[in-house]
Amino acid sequence: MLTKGFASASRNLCRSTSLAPKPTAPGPQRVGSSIAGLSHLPAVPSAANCFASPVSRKTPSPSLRRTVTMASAGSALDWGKEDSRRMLHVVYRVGDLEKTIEYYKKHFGMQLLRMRDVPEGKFTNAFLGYGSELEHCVLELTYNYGVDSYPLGDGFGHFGLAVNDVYKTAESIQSSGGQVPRPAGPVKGGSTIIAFAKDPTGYSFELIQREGKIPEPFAQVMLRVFDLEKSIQYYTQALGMTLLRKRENPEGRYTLAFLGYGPEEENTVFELTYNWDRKEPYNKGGGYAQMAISTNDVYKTAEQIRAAGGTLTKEPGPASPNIPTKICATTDPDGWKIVFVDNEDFKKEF
Ligand SMILES: C[C@@H](O)C(=O)SC[C@H](NC(=O)CC[C@H](N)C(=O)O)C(=O)NCC(=O)O
Ligand SMILES: [Zn+2]
Repeated sequence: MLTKGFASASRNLCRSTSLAPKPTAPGPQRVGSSIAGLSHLPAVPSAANCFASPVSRKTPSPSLRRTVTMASAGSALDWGKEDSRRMLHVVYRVGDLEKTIEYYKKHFGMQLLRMRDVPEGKFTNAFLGYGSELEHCVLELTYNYGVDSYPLGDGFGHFGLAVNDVYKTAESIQSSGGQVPRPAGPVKGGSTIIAFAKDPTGYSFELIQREGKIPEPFAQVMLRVFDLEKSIQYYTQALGMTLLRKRENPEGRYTLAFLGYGPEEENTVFELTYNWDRKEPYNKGGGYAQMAISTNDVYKTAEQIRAAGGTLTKEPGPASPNIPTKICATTDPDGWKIVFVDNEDFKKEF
């Protein structure tokens, strides 16, 4: 059951400036170590009215479709380019499910899409986002009975939400009781307008300014990685993603790599962050769990992961004896989990 809690289309309330991707300069690399206008303004403005409405997603740009049709059948490594892949949902654990649901509806303009209680597993899931799960990547919150907090570690970065006016959104969140520890303004060393909000469990939500229509407000999942080149290799070769852009920030001494299955403006993407001076692997904490990605064939997807030298943490097949949905699962070089879900089986959940 959809709850209203969602504003109508936002309108472009201010100009956005986006980071011009910097040319790939040779920043220090690890060597040998393995490496959202409102069609109407509310009687009472709220942050929820700063987020784009669920707009029908644009079909993949012709160039992307052409690339997909031109991909050869080829080896196992080419399967990802022929497959029908998109980010389905990101899974993470929260300490107070009701409080978090209300927070996301009020401050982030999300809709509660569905809930699932699993008493035998002693947990409840809630799915929130900006439109149907058949068109949008959504957030799958997990509440484990009796667990009210989680160590978030230093490896998880943030969830990114695209909005037309970061200043207005941040102000609305703050004035209605939300937390905005990093106020709106240009990113340090860049020009994109951002802000950071915090949710009740402590997860960071980056507000990212974008101009015009926002077909996918859930813009990114930022994870920190220890060896960027090794991660890029894995996300492209084993997971079949496209490296959309890289950005060096010499002032902050970090490099970002954006990877996904379609243009950033229309798809949720991974933002992998490489801190040049990091000396040890990150602590992944106990909050963030995994990203689920669609596939037409978990067996061929598993083969691609193997062919790229990746590891399978769950062999392809039914999720469990009493859950027929076919999945396979893997971890990236830092141990971040990814699960692939059969497209047809996924649609049967609705
Ligand atoms: C492009 C946008 O989506 C970003 O997330 S860039 C934000 C920027 N990132 C970093 O500084 C990454 C390196 C950092 N050491 C880390 O590990 O998080 C950021 O957070 N800037 C802070 C600011 O106040 O501008
Ligand atoms: Zn980000």
